[in-house]
Formats: sequence, structure tokens, C-alpha cells
Amino acid sequence: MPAPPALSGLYRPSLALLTDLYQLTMAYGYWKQGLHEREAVFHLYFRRAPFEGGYAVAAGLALAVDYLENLRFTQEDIAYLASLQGSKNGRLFPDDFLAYLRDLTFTCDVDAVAEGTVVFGNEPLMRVQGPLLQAQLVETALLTVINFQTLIATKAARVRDAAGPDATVLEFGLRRAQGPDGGLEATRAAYLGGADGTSNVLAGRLYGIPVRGTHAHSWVQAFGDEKQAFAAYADAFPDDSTFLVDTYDTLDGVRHAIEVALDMRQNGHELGGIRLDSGDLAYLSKAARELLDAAGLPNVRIVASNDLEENLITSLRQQGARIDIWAVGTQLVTAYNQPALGGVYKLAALRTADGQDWDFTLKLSEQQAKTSIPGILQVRRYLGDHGQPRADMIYNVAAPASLPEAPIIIDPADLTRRRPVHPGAPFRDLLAPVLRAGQLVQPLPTLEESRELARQEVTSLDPSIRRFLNPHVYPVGLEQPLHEFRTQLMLKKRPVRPA
Ligand SMILES: Nc1ncnc2c1ncn2[C@@H]1O[C@H](COP(=O)(O)OP(=O)(O)OP(=O)(O)O)[C@@H](O)[C@H]1O
Ligand SMILES: O=P(O)(O)OC[C@H]1O[C@H](OP(=O)(O)OP(=O)(O)O)[C@H](O)[C@@H]1O
Ligand SMILES: O=C(O)c1cccnc1
Repeated sequence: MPAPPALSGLYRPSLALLTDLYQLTMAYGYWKQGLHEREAVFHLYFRRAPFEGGYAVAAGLALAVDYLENLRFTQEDIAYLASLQGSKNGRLFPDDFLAYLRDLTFTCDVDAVAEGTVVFGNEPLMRVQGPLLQAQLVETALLTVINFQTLIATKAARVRDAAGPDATVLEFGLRRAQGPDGGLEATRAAYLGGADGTSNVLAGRLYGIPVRGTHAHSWVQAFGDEKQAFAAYADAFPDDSTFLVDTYDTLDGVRHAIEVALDMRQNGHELGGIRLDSGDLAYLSKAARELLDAAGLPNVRIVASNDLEENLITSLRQQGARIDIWAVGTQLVTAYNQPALGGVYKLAALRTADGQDWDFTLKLSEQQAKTSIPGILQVRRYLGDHGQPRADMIYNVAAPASLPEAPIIIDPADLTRRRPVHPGAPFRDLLAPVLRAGQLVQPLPTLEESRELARQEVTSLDPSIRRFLNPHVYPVGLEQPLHEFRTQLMLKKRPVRPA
């Protein structure tokens, strides 16, 4: 089944109004000042990996591109904007500006990190270069898409890592997600990050994600007794049954499942699995495994659910739990322990008025870590002998200085953290052309391909970076000349006040 990234068509033909009002008021202001065509460069990045983890998995590019390619203000959008009143009872936007918006299409260049790539704080996941009005206008939608996708893909990668490569991870979160769109898009990101399937049927239909499921407690309650309920389910799905065994007493439930499984076998069918949804999952899974094995049912798989997340899965595995399938809902789709990724979108360069040169721009902050990075940025990833990421260097592609053989990278938040890059180390640049003048350069990877990339990328990371507790900080830094340039700019912009 084809898997279209269907964000734009999902709710309405246009998502042009999926923005904060200030993007539109700034757009009008730029247009009025004649600045709307001035070439600008923005970068999208986050400052800290989520969940106090050592990395994030970049996700959402296909959805972002779908939004950008379909960015049009429809007649209805324009009519709505025309209806907005300013506080003096006049129209907020005049007709000539709305006529300009009506004809607007997205013509910027976009360079981005491929979905599934592991990424770290401060490095751009996306660079948007083009007319100031357009590059600014898309900020909010790009952030809402990339922040959420990257957050959930990262959570899923952690769950997958905890479950181990041989286990199956299912995402069961729709009912407790942040609304219909939160549920749908979380499923996409969870699959990209490492889940194997979902209970979410619309996500299956839209994104081609395998759909899986068992049955609810209500199914058992609806029948006179548990065994009867299992038999009825097996009657409906003789080759696709997983029985939920904990409605009354889990181990009694396992015994009833075994009785029905043996009856099924008489008719040439095999029970697929049982699901445990409460109690001590380590103890119960071991006890259930013993009962199933003793009954000659070693292939019946044990599914566990109940507020699972990566730390609990790690603990259950350490306790020797015999769980084959981890069904993870709420904690995954809501990113329960960190419900937002703080990705930002910052202006970093603007053409000079004569169009010949660049003004590199900076947003200062009281905290050095929050001061933005000026330039037209690229990320160079240096690799170890086995292709494993060793260090990332952010550099300015518009600065003519040639990169030395063994550059020094400097932590943007702490200039005392400097690190030479191993001379001659292999590298690759992470930001690749995606759109040129608003047109797709080449087809994007499929969701399956991005998922496979995420798996390879996460497993290529050193375990010290992957661990959940106090992970090792992966080195990310500015190339020395960029660091020096940024420092000069910071000093220039920060006024010296008398003591
Ligand atoms: N062996 C274990 N070690 C650590 N945590 C466990 C273990 N077994 C289960 N848990 C987790 O403990 C939490 C509490 O589970 P428990 O079934 O006791 O309570 P509950 O969720 O309130 O039950 P119910 O779903 O029946 O209301 C759940 O998140 C569950 O996944
Ligand atoms: O715990 P989560 O990780 O969010 O996983 C999803 C949960 O949703 C279901 O419970 P619910 O009580 O809604 O329905 P049920 O009667 O089918 O168990 C399921 O049994 C899981 O416990
Ligand atoms: O199929 C299931 O078992 C399921 C689906 C969603 C939520 N909880 C369980």
C-alpha cells in the first residue's frame, strides 16, 4: 500500500493558516517596507536532546515538505484574513497585501537532515533560505511538525532500544494521545523511531504502518465466562488470536487460554499470544511462560501492556521477564516525561541591501547556550573506524575560510570545552538539499527507509550515549573561526553598560 505523507490533505486543502498570527502581521510589515523579497536564512534546531537523553532522532521532514509544497492561501483563507479587525475597528490586512498572499507559493531553498538521522543539541535539522517573508511565514508550522515528530521518534527509539532488537514493539496510544492529530502523527513518528506496528487504523491506512491488536477487557466481560470469551474470539479469528488474560485472575486466565488453545489445535489452528495488562509483569510473564511451555505451547507469544516506557521495560528485562511483545501506549504517544521538544527557528543571515553580501545575525540571550549561531550553517559529522559518529562540527558555508585538516570544535555553551577532530577522520555533511526554489530536488525516502535509517543510526551510537541514566555528552561544537566570529558579534551587540 502506498504511504503518502498526507498532512496537507488530511483536514482541509490548505494549511496556510496553521500559523501564529504574528507570522502574518510580520509578513504584512515586511511587504509594506519592501523587505519581503530580501534573502534570509533561518535554521531550525533544538538545544537539548529530550528525556535527558544523549541523542534525538530527526523526524518530520516528509510532513514538513508536504506542507511547504502545498502552501497556498485559498479564497476562503483570504476571506477569513480579510475579516480580521484591528483594534481601531479597521481591517488588519489591506486588500493589496491579501492579493499578494493569494498568489504566494513557497519558493525557498530547504536543506535538511534526513529523517531517521541521530541529531544533537544546537545543530540545525533544517535550513530555509529564500525571501524573508516566506522563510519567516513557515516557522510555526515547521516547528510544530518537526518538534513533535522528533520528540516521539526519539521516545520510540529509546523504547525500542530498551526492548532489544528481537522483541516486537507495538504502539497502542491513540486513545490517550493529545487528540486525533496528536494520535495520528505520534503513530507515524513512533513507527519511524522503532515501533513495529500500531493499533491505530487510520495511521495504517494513511502511512502504510502495520496494524495489530488483541481484544479489550469488555470482550471478556461481555461473555458469561472467560473461557467462553476466548473460544468466541478464536471462532472469529482462528489464526489471529491473542487473548487478554487478566480480567479476573491472570494465571487462571492463562489456564483458560491454554484450554482454548488446545481445542484450537484440534481444529488445526494455533493460538498467537496472550496479553498481560496488570500485576507484576515479571512474575506473571515467567509463570505464564512456564504454564504455556508445559502445555506444549512454546510458540504462544506473551504480550505485555500497562503504562510501559523505556525504564520499566529495562527493569522488567533485568528481572528476567519473558515478554515477547511490548505494547506501549500513553507514555510513548504523549512523550509523558517530556511532553515537548523545545526546537526553535532562528534568523541567521540576511542579504545586505545591495544584495551583494550577507549580514550574519544573532539573537543574544542572558544564557550563552541560548544565543543563536550566525551564518549559513552546515553540520559535519566525523566518523570513527566503524562509521560510528564521533563528533559534529557546525560551520558556516558562507565563510570563505577553508576548513583545516584537523579543526577544533568548541561547545557553543561553554568555550572551555574544545576538542580537536582526529586529523583525516572521515566525515559526512548532514544537511542535504531538499527543495530548490520550492521544488523537490529528488523524491524523499519512504517511511520504511527512514525507519531503517533510524535503526542503523541509533545502533551505531556508542552505548554510553544511548544509556538512559546520565548519558555521555556527544561532542557538538562550532568550528573555531565560526566560534570566534560569533563571539565578536556577541560582544558587538551586547552594549557595555556603566557599572
Ligand atoms: N515487575 C515489575 N517491576 C516494576 N514495575 C512493574 C512490574 N510489573 C508491573 N509493573 C508496573 O507497575 C505499574 C503498576 O501496575 P499494577 O498492575 O500493579 O497497577 P495498576 O496499573 O494500577 O493496575 P491496573 O491496570 O489493574 O489498574 C504499571 O506501570 C506496571 O507496568
Ligand atoms: O497503558 P498504556 O501504555 O497506555 O497502553 C494502552 C492501555 O490501553 C488499554 O487499556 P484500557 O483500560 O483503556 O482498555 P482495556 O479495557 O482494553 O484494557 C490497554 O489495555 C492498555 O492498558
Ligand atoms: O489491541 C489492543 O490490545 C489494544 C489496543 C489499544 C489499546 N489497548 C489495547
